[in-house]
Amino acid sequence: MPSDLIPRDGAVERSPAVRTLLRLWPYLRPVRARWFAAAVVAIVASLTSLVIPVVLKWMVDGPIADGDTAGVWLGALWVLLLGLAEAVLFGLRRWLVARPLSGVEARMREALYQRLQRLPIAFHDRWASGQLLSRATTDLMMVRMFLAFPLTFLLVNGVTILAGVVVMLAMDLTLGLLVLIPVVPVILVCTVFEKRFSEASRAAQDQVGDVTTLVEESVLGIRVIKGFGRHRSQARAFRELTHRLRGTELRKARLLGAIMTVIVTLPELAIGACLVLGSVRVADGTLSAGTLVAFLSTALALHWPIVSIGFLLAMSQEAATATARYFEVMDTEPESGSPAAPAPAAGRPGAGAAVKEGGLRLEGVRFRYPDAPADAPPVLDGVDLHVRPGESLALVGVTGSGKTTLTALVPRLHEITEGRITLDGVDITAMPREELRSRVAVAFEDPILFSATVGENVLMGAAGRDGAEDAGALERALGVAQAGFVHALPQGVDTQVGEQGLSLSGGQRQRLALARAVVGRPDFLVLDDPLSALDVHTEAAVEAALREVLADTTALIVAHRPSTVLLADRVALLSGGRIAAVGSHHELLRTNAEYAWLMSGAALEPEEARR
Ligand SMILES: Nc1ncnc2c1ncn2[C@@H]1O[C@H](COP(=O)(O)OP(=O)(O)OP(=O)(O)O)[C@@H](O)[C@H]1O
Repeated sequence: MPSDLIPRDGAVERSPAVRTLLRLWPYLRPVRARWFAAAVVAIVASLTSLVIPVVLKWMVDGPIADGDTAGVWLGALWVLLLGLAEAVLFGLRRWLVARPLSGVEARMREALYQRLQRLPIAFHDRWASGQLLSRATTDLMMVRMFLAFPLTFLLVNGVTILAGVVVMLAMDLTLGLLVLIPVVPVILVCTVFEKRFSEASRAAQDQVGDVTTLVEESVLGIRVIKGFGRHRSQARAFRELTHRLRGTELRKARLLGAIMTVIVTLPELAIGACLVLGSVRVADGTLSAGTLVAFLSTALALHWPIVSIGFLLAMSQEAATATARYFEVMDTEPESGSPAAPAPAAGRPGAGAAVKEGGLRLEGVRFRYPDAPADAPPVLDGVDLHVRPGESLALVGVTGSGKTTLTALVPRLHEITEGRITLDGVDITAMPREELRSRVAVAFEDPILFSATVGENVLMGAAGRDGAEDAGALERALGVAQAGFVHALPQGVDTQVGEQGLSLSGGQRQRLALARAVVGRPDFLVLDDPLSALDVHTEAAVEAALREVLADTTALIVAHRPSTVLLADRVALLSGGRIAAVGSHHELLRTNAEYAWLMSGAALEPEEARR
């Protein structure tokens, strides 16, 4: 998803950088003592550098004018000691904040990860993964750097500049006022710069997200890219994105260059004017040479604190953008864990009252994807379906009829728009999500395995068990899913699979995903065509084992192949957003033309051929 399509969720209306950055306070709070201590140490270190010109003044007007060699050595020793003290104090500042601030970054990253886990599927459907990845990596790094440098040094430099100005005004009022002249134009330029740099910074960080998305997609889809020889067009697309990012970074550099020119040039001109005026006054005898040396040394000591303000403001602006991007995700409402009692709705059958019948029941279920166009019809439009306790019901329908969508509604991966779904008579919205998901197990057509061992992947479906119980459950689940092949893997069930481990075939992965679904002996099993990659014989063996081991489980199985349908107790046909027919496979073949057309391959099945 290109950055111009990043969901903005209303939270993104631009707020001033300072207000955005203030939102970091809850994360900084636990380490505030260390941070303030470090800031104080840095201020002391910076002020130490301002004492050096005072020593110089004393040396020029005293020992140097008097030809006192011992005094010159003493002055030089003081300058050396002050320089050393400054270096040690800056080192101490770094030591004080390094560990706590990496802790802040880690905590923010952890909070983001937790939030991502709790955000609804609809959120993940809308957001490109690269945009989320860049928030978890680059943006948080920028925030940490802001807390470590700009936040401290804007304070330190501010105090240093203020102290330096007071010292210079005290040394000589005229020269002090002369050196202050550039302050007004510099502030004006900074204000204009802030807005323009902020826009460029937002664009750059969003474009980093786009680049991350493209890299991720290319890595995941490398087989398709190679298979279709698309590497050149992918490289072109990547080049375009990186050029766009480069252009934005150059725009940032130009803006920063312009501000730096102003910030460096104006004070230099003012110092030059002070040098000329000061020299004339020394020649006139109205100013001591020592005062002029001290004044200019102080002005030069302030050079870096002033010049660095440009960088610090730029880094702060980038951090404000990063913070805003972070909170776009953090401000999104997560799924609530606790049940939301269903409001009884007029005209809804049985609404509000517990249904006595068991099993899985869908009543008047309507569903429209939140991001679907306003004029698009709902995917499901009044689905009524009852899967009796212990029954396995196959759900068939043409491609795109909404079968996957329907299966996702049962564990509340999406929220229904209207109607209700009950498990053993209890509305699923009246159950805590955790309980719902422990009662309903799901296996999807595209089986995802995590970078973990075979055993860990399967036992993900059996939260709360441990030890010997696990081993037994694992073996039983692998048996049901006909996944005995795992014992032939190099380390058996301890073999690493997923992205960082052994690559398995599609059918092998499907069987492990099925084992994961059944390992917790769920009351309800929702299978979205989970056997599509298996040969017919393995599929039959899996179904037979499923029937035997999970006799009490109520199962809803999306099926495409006649072989799968034949093994279910009953079949439901999903058509036009509704259940068009329910019955046995043979009944529907006889009575429903759409079903007969869908299952036309069934005529080739041996059993059908015999009829
Ligand atoms: N996240 C989404 N946002 C918007 N529309 C979606 C989303 N996911 C699916 N759809 C649309 O919903 C409709 C039903 O899709 P669904 O995946 O449920 O069909 P299906 O019957 O399972 O198809 P298949 O048999 O090909 O797996 C399709 O028109 C699809 O484009």
